[in-house]
Amino acid sequence: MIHTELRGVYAGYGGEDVLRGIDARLPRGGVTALVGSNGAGKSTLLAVLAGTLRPRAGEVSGPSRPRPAFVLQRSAVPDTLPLTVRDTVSMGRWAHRGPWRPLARHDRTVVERSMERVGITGLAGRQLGELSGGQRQRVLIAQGLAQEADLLLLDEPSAGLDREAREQIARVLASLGGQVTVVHATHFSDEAAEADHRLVLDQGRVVGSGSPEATAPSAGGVPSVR
Ligand SMILES: Nc1ncnc2c1ncn2[C@@H]1O[C@H](COP(=O)(O)OP(=O)(O)OP(=O)(O)O)[C@@H](O)[C@H]1O
Repeated sequence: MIHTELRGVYAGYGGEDVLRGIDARLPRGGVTALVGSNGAGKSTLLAVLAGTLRPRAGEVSGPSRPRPAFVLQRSAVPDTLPLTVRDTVSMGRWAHRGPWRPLARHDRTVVERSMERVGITGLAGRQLGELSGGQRQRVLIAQGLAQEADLLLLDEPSAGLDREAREQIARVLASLGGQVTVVHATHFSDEAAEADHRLVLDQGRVVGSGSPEATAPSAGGVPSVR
């Protein structure tokens, strides 16, 4: 089953195309890794999927309801923000409830479930600034899950993390498959290998698509990933 299909998508900034004729299908309930060298267009494609960048041409079919959840990068969240883990995840409910409004019982259940799914329940009362980078990134993934979108988008969630934290993030993403459709941009081949599906971009075009094995660099000429 396909969640979203892109056909002949062109998009960019200030009249310059970055994406140049993207054809792609994202499997529903699967984890898709977007790979490709710097500037290949991964973040731009995520912006198109998020609906924040309108394609100049082409079609994106099957947009999710409610709107997709775009997971923040942990570097976007200042260390000094006086928020607990639970507060941060609760902010994911704002899309439904409005900012700073009291949460209803259902919202609180969703928040607790989202924390459980990424293994941070034990950290719920901790301040965000006290956490390791990997823990903080998992909090932000839980915030995305709390939005209850059926499409979760992540731009390099493991950037700057050590191998162990990266493996943990990869395991969390893999565990979400089946429940939510996940698309994440990554530069790490181990993270991409954990995905169900890989989309390889080069200069705004898809140059490989399929299972991680079929699109691995050794399987035939696609750009290598770090
Ligand atoms: N907001 C913007 N305004 C103008 N140009 C942009 C903007 N965002 C990205 N670009 C340009 O679009 C091209 C593709 O960038 P994009 O960030 O999509 O690539 P990427 O594959 O995510 O790269 P990286 O791996 O370095 O994050 C680059 O040439 C970049 O300079």
